[in-house]
Order: sequence, then C-alpha cells, then structure tokens
Amino acid sequence: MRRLVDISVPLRAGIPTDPPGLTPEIDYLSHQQTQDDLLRFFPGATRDDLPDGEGWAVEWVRMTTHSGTHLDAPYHYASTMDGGERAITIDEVPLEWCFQPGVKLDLRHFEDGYVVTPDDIDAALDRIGHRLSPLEIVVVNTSAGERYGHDDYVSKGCGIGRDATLHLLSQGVRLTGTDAWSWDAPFVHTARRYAREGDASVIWEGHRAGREVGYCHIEKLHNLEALPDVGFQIVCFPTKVHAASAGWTRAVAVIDEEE
Ligand SMILES: N[C@@H](CC(=O)c1ccccc1NC=O)C(=O)O
Repeated sequence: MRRLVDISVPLRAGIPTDPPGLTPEIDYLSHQQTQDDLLRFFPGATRDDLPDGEGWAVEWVRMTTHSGTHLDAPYHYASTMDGGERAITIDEVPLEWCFQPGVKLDLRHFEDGYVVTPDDIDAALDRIGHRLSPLEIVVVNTSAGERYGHDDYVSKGCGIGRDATLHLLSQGVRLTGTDAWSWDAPFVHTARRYAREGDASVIWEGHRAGREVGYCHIEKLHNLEALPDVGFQIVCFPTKVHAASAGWTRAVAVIDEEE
C-alpha cells in the first residue's frame, strides 16, 4: 500500500514562524465580502443571482519566497556556484533533484546551535546502516521540528556546517532538508560564536558551501518524526517563481509498504 506523509508546515499568519518582521501576512476574504468582485465580471447580474448570495473565498498574501516550507536555490546562497559559475535560480533547479529516495538522519540529540560535522553525518548514517547514493534527498530531523509555531522555533536545533554539507555533496547528494528555520545553525548561536572568536567564516557556512558545489535545501520541513529512516521517496517540486532565490513547496514523503 502507498502512504503519503505530509512533511510541510501549515503556512499561517499570527504565529512566530520567522524572526519579527518576516512572518507571513494573510488577509482572508469571505464569500460575504466578495460578491461585487465576482459580479463585475458579469454585467447585469445582481447579488440575487448568487447562490445564498455568496461571492468567492480568496486570500491576499504578503510573504517572502522563504516563508513556510520552501526550497532554496543556489542563487540564495551567492551569485555563483560550482566555483564561479552563475548560480541557478529556483525556476532552473532540475526536477530530477526534487523527486528521489529520501534518507532521514535523526539529529534531535544535538543542542541548539551545534554545528554538525562530517563525522556526525557518518555516525548518523552508520546508526541506520545506510550508504548514500547520488541524488538521494537527505533530511535532518532536529529538535526544532516539534517547536514550529512556538516562540523558540527560530533559535532551536542544530545546523549543518560547511564541511558536513560538502561531505553530503561529495557523495552526489544535491538536495537536502531540515525541519529547522535554517540549514545553518540558528543565527543567535552563530552570532555569539562570531563575537567570541571573530572568525567570519562561521557566518552561514552551510549555505555558502553552495558556492563550491551548487545544491538545494528545503527549510521548515515538518513531521519528520513520522518517517522511517529509509524506504521512502520525497516529492518537493518548488513553485516556479521567475528568477527567484526560493520557491514554496508542499513536500510529501511517499512510503510504499508491503501488504
Ligand atoms: N532561513 C533562511 C533565511 C530566511 O528564511 C529568510 C531570509 C531572508 C528573508 C526572509 C527569510 N525568511 C522568511 O521570510 C536561511 O537561512 O537561508
């Protein structure tokens, strides 16, 4: 039997999903507010012509391409990728990258702000007895996953460092994902480290790995706790926003189970 597991967050206004000033805004227009919007397309028609006098339900949304569950294109990380080539935008991401077998790494035990290393990735793969194949989609379940919509979400979870990201990419992975706000460690922790050590290379290091090898990651995944370690596919086609740095996605895991 085929089971579909929704691994996307609900896109909602009024909950702390992003830093202040970046949360999405949604204006909901009800059937009672839109009769005239519908009627203006049909000269001569009146409200009496509408069933129960209803117009249509529609929403106006103000948000960024990085609101909700979304796929980041290499162009988000820098203007170049693969060591100097023009970075591809979200509408140029190969669809083949976005529909592949998935692998889940459980990294929930790492403290907030911890920067995951190549050894941590290998240890997580060893624990589930898996060797990576090219184009597999690697998603990391962090402690941020269960905090979506709570005040501490943006500062929760571990992040994937430059070396760990390149370690995945060197094995042919081109699309990864996290249930945290960022593929990198939460900025508040990295800012403290930067203030302490003065080393600017820690800033957004996992993202910046895309300058060396172009890749995509999904941010704000959800419900990864419900997935097995392997044995599923991930579908995460991004909305084709022209020339953009990211696109929203309804990410879904497809699990084919024995009868
Ligand atoms: N988490 C993202 C950044 C991000 O989400 C973002 C970046 C710029 C403007 C808005 C953003 N997020 C939500 O609207 C990242 O680290 O790439």
